[in-house]
Parts: sequence; C-alpha cells; structure tokens
Amino acid sequence: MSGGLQLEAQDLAAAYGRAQVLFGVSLALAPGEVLALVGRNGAGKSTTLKAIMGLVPATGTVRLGGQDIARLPAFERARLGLGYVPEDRRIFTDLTVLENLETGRRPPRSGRAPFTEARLFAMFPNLAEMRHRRGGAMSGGEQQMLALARTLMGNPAVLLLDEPSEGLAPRIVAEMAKAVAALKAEGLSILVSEQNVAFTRAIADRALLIERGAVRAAGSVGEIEARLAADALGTDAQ
Ligand SMILES: Nc1ncnc2c1ncn2[C@@H]1O[C@H](COP(=O)(O)OP(=O)(O)OP(=O)(O)O)[C@@H](O)[C@H]1O
Repeated sequence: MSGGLQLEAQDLAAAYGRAQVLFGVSLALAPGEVLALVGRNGAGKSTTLKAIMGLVPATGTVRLGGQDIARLPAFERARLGLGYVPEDRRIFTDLTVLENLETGRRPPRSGRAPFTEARLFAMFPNLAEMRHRRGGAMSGGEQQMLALARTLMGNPAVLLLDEPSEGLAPRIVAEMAKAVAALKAEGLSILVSEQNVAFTRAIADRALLIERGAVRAAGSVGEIEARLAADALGTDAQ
C-alpha cells in the first residue's frame, strides 16, 4: 500500500484522436474519502473517470490499493475493486430491477460485508418497491439508483460516479446523498464528478477544480465552488 491510499492517479493524459483533453491530472483518495471533481462542461471530469477506469487510452499511473492497474483492461480493474457508474446509466432496459442487480454480482471482498439484494433494497427503498419492474419502465432517477446499486453488487472498494445527481428529482437527490454517506461510512472511497453544488456540499470531503484538462485548484467544496463562480464571472467580464 502506498501510504494507505485507496486510489492514486498521477499525471494522467488522454486524447480523443488528435484532440488532447487531459494534461497531467493527479489525484489521491484515502479510504472512506469522498472527493469531488468540479468544473464546467467539457473540462475533462468524465474523461478523468474513464481514464482511471481504463475506458479511454491514457498515459500516467493509476494505483488501486497500492497496485499498479494502469495497463489493465477495464474488466480487470473492476475485478480488483474499481466500480464505475457512467453518466448515461447503462442498465438493461429489458431486465427487471432484480435481474439487473444479478448481472452486477461479483465475489465479496475480504474484510467487508458483501452487498446483497436485501442490503441494497434497505439502502434504496424505492428500488425495493419496484423490484419486478423492467428497467425501461423506470424514471431516469430510478435508473440512476439502479445503476449505482448494480455496481455495488460487484463489491467495489472504490467508486467512480459520473454526475450521479444529474436530472434527478429533489427527493431522489436526497436519497442518493444518503446512500453515498452510508457507503462512505463503510469505508468506500468515492470519486465523483458533479455539477450540483448543494449535492456536492452534502457528500464531499474535498474538491478539485478541473479546467481544460488539468487540476487548477484543490480545497474544500466551498472554496472550489467559489473559485469556479469567480472564474465564470471573470470570463464573462472579458
Ligand atoms: N468520445 C469523445 N470523442 C471526442 N471528444 C470527446 C469525447 N468525449 C469527450 N470529448 C471532449 O473531451 C473534452 C472533455 O470532455 P469530458 O466529457 O471529459 O468533460 P466533462 O468535464 O466531464 O464535461 P461534461 O460534464 O459535459 O461531461 C470535451 O472537449 C469533449 O468535447
């Protein structure tokens, strides 16, 4: 283990074709820490998560629990404990809630209570009520909950969440914040890309400001949100 860090990324660079979008992003997460990536649309938040997950070609180092995983394909990173919930909620629309959960099942991780359907239904009561409903017949918010619950069935040690509150009704946002707090309390480390200020304040311990594919500032969520707002004003004034 490198100083007990759960996840460590150093100097990540990534490009789509010839367009480079990440220019040396570094970050580190301690066990049970929630770190937010804050920044405008197109700043590189989603690409940072994808580079860590192995879903876009990237250079740099990625360590999970001290192990170098940077050369491994995404499914191997998932097997080693990295869970990823994409922005576009890839659930199976023809499968029921229960069947979707089953597709995410992976062996338990030593030293942690495994996630089961029963535990997840206690954490997400609205999913329990619709356990036999097909994914395609659920609202966007319910699908987002299901996408997170399915990832948890894989018993991850670290979660990468891409804009989990996007498009959710306020009641579901509150439920999502409660779930994140419960996961943090269990020692999961969570890296979250988020645009919703109130939600970020509710869940995150720290934040990084991502601008043009690089980390421009680090601090409390309040400090980073203030910096983002000031930068937006500065740009508008030009
Ligand atoms: N598949 C792709 N092909 C080409 N360019 C892409 C692709 N995905 C993202 N980009 C570009 O890479 C840059 C970073 O995008 P990214 O999605 O990482 O930003 P973001 O901060 O997550 O913003 P958003 O909140 O809009 O997702 C943007 O300029 C975007 O247009």
